[in-house]
Amino acid sequence: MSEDVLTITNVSKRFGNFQALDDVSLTVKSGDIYGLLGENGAGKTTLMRLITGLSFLKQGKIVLLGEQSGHYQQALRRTGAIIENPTAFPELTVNQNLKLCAIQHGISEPNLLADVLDFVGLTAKQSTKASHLSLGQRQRLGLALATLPRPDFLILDEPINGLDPNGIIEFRKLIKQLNEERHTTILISSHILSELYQVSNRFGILHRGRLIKQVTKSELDAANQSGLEITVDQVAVAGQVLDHEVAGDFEILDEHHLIIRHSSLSAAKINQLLVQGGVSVNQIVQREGSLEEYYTSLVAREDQHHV
Ligand SMILES: Nc1ncnc2c1ncn2[C@@H]1O[C@H](COP(=O)(O)OP(=O)(O)OP(=O)(O)O)[C@@H](O)[C@H]1O
Repeated sequence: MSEDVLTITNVSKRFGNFQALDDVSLTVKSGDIYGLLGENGAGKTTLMRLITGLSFLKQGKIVLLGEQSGHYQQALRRTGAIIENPTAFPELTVNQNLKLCAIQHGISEPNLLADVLDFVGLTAKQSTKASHLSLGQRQRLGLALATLPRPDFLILDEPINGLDPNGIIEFRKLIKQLNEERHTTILISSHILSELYQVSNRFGILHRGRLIKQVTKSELDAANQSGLEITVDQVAVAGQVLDHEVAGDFEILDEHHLIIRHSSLSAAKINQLLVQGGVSVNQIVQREGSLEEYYTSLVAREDQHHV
């Protein structure tokens, strides 16, 4: 079950002088709901367009369901995608859109259409034109069209955008159901970590075109605790001082940052011990441990590296 569904290796993409993706590598494994997180303009859609061949890959390598991009044979047939806007024909009804999709994919079982309508909760709207659906209903129709051919892999670009709170809860349920009951592997993007957290088991964080972190949900849970985040010049030396002096847990985050999760010592005392140990302390910040705080601190650290 841990076969790789998607492997992206050293992918970069430029639009003129603008570097939209910079050396991105990530792996989606069979059974994952992989959450791709990034603020507006981070490069999520660009990456999804490259994966599905909507945009031409010049730098790097993408392997989708065992086939290399540029040479897809079965891979796209086994992949459903909603990128940017769900692709229904506005003047056709829900049912007509599904029938057309069934014809395009050579699906002949009529039950499947009724099943998928029921699954996305659009049975009552089957005779409504797509252009007369609400935003949330259009998202559901998009999901119905993407899942009708029973794809092994589903790519959803910001599917939760514009949904009301109930719509979000129901959409999440559908995504989990697809994953758990139909064993569909899913790549889903959002700019809100707390939304992805509810559904995803693994996360990739894109920031300004770079993948700055890949974490599993349990790693995220472990990292997402409150603590004192300390910025230093020499993290290894700081680690030795803390090992020696502090009764508590700390974790080295990267070459300049570490976080102390539990300690009986005050920030001032820790600062003093580090300075006495020859470490230059640039900043000590109390982190509160929310998902957004985790994301903000990760992005802030990345921005400090690339000033
Ligand atoms: N065809 C294009 N020509 C020029 N620049 C582009 C093109 N497509 C995307 N970009 C730029 O690449 C960057 C990444 O865009 P992308 O749509 O991938 O971001 P995103 O992470 O999906 O953002 P959002 O959450 O706003 O949808 C943006 O700065 C965007 O302006």
